[in-house]
Amino acid sequence: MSNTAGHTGVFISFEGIDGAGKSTHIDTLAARLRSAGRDVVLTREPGGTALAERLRELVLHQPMDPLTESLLIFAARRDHLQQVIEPALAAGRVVLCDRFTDATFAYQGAGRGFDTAQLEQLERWVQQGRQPDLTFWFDLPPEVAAERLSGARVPDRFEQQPAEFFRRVNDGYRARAQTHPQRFIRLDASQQRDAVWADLEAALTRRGLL
Ligand SMILES: Nc1ncnc2c1ncn2[C@@H]1O[C@H](COP(=O)(O)OP(=O)(O)O)[C@@H](O)[C@H]1O
Ligand SMILES: Cc1cn([C@H]2C[C@H](O)[C@@H](COP(=O)(O)OP(=O)(O)O)O2)c(=O)[nH]c1=O
Repeated sequence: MSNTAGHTGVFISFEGIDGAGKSTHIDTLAARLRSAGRDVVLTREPGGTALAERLRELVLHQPMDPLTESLLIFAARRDHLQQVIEPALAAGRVVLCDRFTDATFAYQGAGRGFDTAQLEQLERWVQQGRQPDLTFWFDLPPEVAAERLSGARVPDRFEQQPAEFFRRVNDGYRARAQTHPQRFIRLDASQQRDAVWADLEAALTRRGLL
């Protein structure tokens, strides 16, 4: 839907293992889009609403079985979609979301071994066909990410996992990129910041979004 400035809503998600460089580029992109006159909503998952942020705290810090974890993540996602994402898109805004459902397939599916077919059911049920228009996947070897993160912040339940876990997570992202090639853009996140940004910017320019 278009707003009074003639803009159509755009939903962009940012994916990749912890430390891949998502946060670094989301803020830059938000500033860039705003200076181009776009109305930008910055949000994240799990989270993005008061309820979903409470669920995030549980998921990130409380041990639980993979089904409980997946249900809580999708419950948070349902609230986030209803309260924030769908209204913003309907108003013609650009939604920049730090992680979305591809993270569930990568972390709970590939990382924790939860059944992908069940995740697909939850995805259909909760999202009713809604998918990001564009997904930037920051592809980075786990050992480089670990190096970048060392000493940078207190690790949460996922960040404490061994390198092998993040290798599976990254493989999970690769599989998602292969099943959703039309919206996935792989960025070589091992490059210098400026080069990663240049690739991101070029992809958006090609699609007429910058
Ligand atoms: N291209 C890069 N080269 C080197 N360091 C980077 C690069 N991009 C980000 N970093 C640094 O790596 C760390 C993790 O980046 P961050 O954007 O927080 O990752 P994420 O949000 O994906 O977890 C931060 O300290 C950040 O400054
Ligand atoms: C969205 C999502 C995130 N996660 C995990 C990945 C991250 O380790 C964690 C939080 O992500 P993140 O927002 O990257 O946290 P921060 O940058 O503040 O450390 O949640 C899942 O396991 N499943 C999901 O569906």
